[in-house]
Amino acid sequence: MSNTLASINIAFIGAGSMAEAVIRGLIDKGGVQGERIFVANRSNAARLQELQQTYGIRYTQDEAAKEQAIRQADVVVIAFKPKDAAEGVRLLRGLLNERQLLVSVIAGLSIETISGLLENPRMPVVRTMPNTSSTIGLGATGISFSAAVNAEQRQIATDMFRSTGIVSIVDEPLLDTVTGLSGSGPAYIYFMMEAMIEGGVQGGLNREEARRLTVQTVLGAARMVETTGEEPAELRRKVTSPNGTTQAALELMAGRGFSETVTQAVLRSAERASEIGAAISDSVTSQNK
Ligand SMILES: NC(=O)C1=CN([C@@H]2O[C@H](COP(=O)(O)OP(=O)(O)OC[C@H]3O[C@@H](n4cnc5c(N)ncnc54)[C@H](O)[C@@H]3O)[C@@H](O)[C@H]2O)C=CC1
Ligand SMILES: O=C(O)[C@@H]1CCC=N1
Repeated sequence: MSNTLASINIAFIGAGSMAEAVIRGLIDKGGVQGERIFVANRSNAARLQELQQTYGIRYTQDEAAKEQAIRQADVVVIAFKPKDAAEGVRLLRGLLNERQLLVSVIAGLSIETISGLLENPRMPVVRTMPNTSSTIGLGATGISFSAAVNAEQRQIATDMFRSTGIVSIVDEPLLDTVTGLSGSGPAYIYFMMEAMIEGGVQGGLNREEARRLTVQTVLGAARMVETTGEEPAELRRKVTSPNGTTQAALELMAGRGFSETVTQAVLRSAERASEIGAAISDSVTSQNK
């Protein structure tokens, strides 16, 4: 395997929203040429054509040429849904070799299950949990490596996801927690934004104005935490005048279990990742019997 992100060939299997988010980061920020990226999808040729037109990636409708492209890739990224994972990884069994790197973005799917499906414990596997903000280079990705991943491959995988945002290298069991926090996290913020916009509308603002104010408020709040380095709790206190408007709002939120709900949501998502992983593993075990 060559040693820089810009000089390797990457194959994506599964051409959904997560694959596109990473591809866009690689091209816009990682210096990867579109022609070094091959994309395969189970169906929907129109989707592959759209990705080719937007990013200049390669694809083919020919099964033998597809297999050849996967065999020749330095890095193969699996980006299909957990329900398709067992079948999808099994199909790669005869195509991968140990000089390649397999990168998974699939929630819950463990390195052990992947190695088992490939029937090759020596296959270098990187399990990751990115998020959709990778699309604009503001992703947050958790990464862990199988024992077979060498130093150069670690660097390549880290560089791949650094080109889409920040990277946090964690022990594999913690990837479920990363899933609960930053993998699913954008949805929590969007949920909050939906509710804030609704509050603005119910208070008399038109929806467009409520949306504009909400977006800037969320952007500004995140940037304040990032640029001042202050704790969110401290910044919250600075907004909250004694017996003022914010205090009234926060008391209502606290009374309805806001903090506890959000904390439990993170943990529930993590637990769900673990359940999804266990279901894939169980289905593989029962099929092998
Ligand atoms: N959407 C998100 O926010 C995040 C998703 N993920 C993970 O990314 C993975 C993909 O999610 P999305 O992109 O949202 O899914 P998606 O449903 O948009 O895309 C998956 C694509 O894979 C294709 N596919 C399925 N089996 C295949 C096979 N054997 N060979 C080739 N193509 C195959 C499907 O036809 C589909 O086009 C999931 O496993 C999810 O856990 C991870 C982090 C965040
Ligand atoms: O909802 C899901 O299962 C995926 C994984 C993290 C974000 N979306």
